[in-house]
Amino acid sequence: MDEMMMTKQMRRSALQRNAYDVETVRAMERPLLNRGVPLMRMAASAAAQVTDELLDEHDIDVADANIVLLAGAGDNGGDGLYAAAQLARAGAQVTTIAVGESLHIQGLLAFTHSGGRLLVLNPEASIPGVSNGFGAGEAGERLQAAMELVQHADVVLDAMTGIGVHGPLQGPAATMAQMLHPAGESAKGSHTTPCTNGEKPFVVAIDTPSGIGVNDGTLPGSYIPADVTVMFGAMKPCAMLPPATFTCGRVVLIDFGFDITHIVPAVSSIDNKAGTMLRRPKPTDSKYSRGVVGLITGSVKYPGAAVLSSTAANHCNIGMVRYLGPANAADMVLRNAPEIVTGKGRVQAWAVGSGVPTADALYVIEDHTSGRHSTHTPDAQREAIAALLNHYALSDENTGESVGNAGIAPNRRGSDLDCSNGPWAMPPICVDAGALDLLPKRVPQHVVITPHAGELAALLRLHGEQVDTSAVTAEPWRWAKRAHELTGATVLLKGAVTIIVGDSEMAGMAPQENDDETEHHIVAHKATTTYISGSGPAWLATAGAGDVLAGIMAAMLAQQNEGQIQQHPSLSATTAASASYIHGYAAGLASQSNEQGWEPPEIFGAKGIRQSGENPGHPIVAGDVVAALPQAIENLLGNSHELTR
Ligand SMILES: NC(=O)C1=CN([C@@H]2O[C@H](COP(=O)(O)OP(=O)(O)OC[C@H]3O[C@@H](n4cnc5c(N)ncnc54)[C@H](O)[C@@H]3O)[C@@H](O)[C@H]2O)[C@@H](O)CC1
Ligand SMILES: [K+]
Repeated sequence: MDEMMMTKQMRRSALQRNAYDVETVRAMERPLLNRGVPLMRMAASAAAQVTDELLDEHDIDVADANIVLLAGAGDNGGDGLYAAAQLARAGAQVTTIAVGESLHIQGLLAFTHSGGRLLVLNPEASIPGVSNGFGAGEAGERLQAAMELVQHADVVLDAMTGIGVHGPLQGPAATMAQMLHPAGESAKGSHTTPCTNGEKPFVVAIDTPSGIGVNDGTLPGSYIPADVTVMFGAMKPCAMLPPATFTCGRVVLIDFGFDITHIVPAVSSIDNKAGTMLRRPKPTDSKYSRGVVGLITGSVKYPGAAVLSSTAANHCNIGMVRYLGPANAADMVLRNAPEIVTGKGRVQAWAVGSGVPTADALYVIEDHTSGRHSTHTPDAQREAIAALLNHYALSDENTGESVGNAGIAPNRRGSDLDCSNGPWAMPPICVDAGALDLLPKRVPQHVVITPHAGELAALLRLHGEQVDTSAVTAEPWRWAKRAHELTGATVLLKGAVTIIVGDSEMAGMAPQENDDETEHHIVAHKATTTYISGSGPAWLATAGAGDVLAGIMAAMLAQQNEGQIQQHPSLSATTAASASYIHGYAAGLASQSNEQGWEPPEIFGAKGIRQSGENPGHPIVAGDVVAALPQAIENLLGNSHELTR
């Protein structure tokens, strides 16, 4: 491959993997705009082309198409007006519904010159060339007319708000969003089978679906889920983070040529980088040097979790698994995998807690079975886990002065970190399910916690946050970051799109004395790193899948070079994200499905990279994911650039 090709491919891959916050996107746009690059025209032309292709795919000739543009007052509306003008010139019937108080002037001129029609909804609007000012009665009639137009449209172009949105949609924009997408309809899937028979038009979002939290991936109010989002310049966090990512539909990214070198993304996907975290065995390796995993998982009540976590670790490219647990679970483990060793010994990574009841659950079990009031009986698994986790507890002293409330780990670049003993010398550990309430108050980043939303909410409550499961589901990134900040642990919040928050390479780089405030802020701001992983199909939502993930996690942690994870601030997050990716990827193989919780965007104009969810596949159980691990590892090791399934 020549160097130019390589660069092009690497750039595409970077654009498909990284999202940048709004402030960064605006900063990347600036030099291009200063040079007079016509970004808006480029954006609009691409959006029109994508719309044309969408119509074509559904056998609708653009000349026969009914198109409605919902246009806001900002530049997002400007993009929409130019795109609508292009579609009108191609023969489509296009009506612009203006939802704001004004419209982008040049865009409006282009649109009216191309023969498009205009309907203004806002009585306060002041738009040149249109009679302004009307009463409440007429406003109602206009809204009714807008509704009818939308209902009979083949395509709605949503250009009400883009990266300039603030808070929940207000006014006519909110009303239009509610009409198109009444509250309560689930975002994902509501447009998977779009129809043009008058019930529901296709929605093409311009830059972002209007109403979503562009920087944080939340859904603060009404919004319009899109079939296709034509995103400009670079992905924004909303294209990757749940729940907003589910509203974007297919994302087509227009590469404006932003200089993305040295720009720190807000969110990244691990994708094909996961393969690089797998350790290829060497001829000189022994079972010990390939990594040994220790597991304190499963319980008398849930012995199956012991089997799933241990077989998963066992199949995930390491030298040996040690299992510690009750006799009935250990028997089952050995029956399933005779090579697993029961009993203590040196390990390179741990997984604890999967299939271990929490303190609350123990209480309930005891109450239920005895029929009397009783306090919970101490459980041997929990005691063993608590004893192990105590070794990871950071005292104020080894947390370091620099930690403060910012959650920044101590400086590990200098000599001030002694890795020869204490929590920093402990092997990396995955803390799952029933072990989460045993987590010490503050731990190093090589402790990886793997809660689902409910478990994360419970953990946060132990740290004094008033938060429930639905709050975590509504703002998963915020709460994953908060849990990392409070505990110091690398946080993997499970979901169709899993969020991983850990230290970044810049964590602990205390600003020098001569640093100004801005630099100080940048260092603090970039102290964490966020990955998402959504490689799995929905079939993966099945009992025991979490136990399998814990086993894979421990195996991935165990096969990194010993001591590296403690030394390199961002390695825990990268390893954790890789484990999640492999978990989902194996589930895709097992179910023969190429559907994924999150897919990288298509790059506009790049051939042959269009993703598709054409193989829905079949149901699986957790053991099927374990069975698919060797094949997944072969594929990922062999081909860490272009993945195929
Ligand atoms: N900066 C540039 O040169 C480029 C910008 N582009 C487009 O410009 C967009 C950004 O434009 P703007 O900065 O003008 O911002 P937007 O057009 O995204 O949003 C601002 C408009 O939305 C309204 N608004 C904001 N919050 C609202 C709410 N909660 N409810 C109802 N209305 C609300 C504001 O009143 C304003 O009219 C991008 O998303 C992209 O589409 C592209 O044309 C590419 C180039
Ligand atoms: K939009």
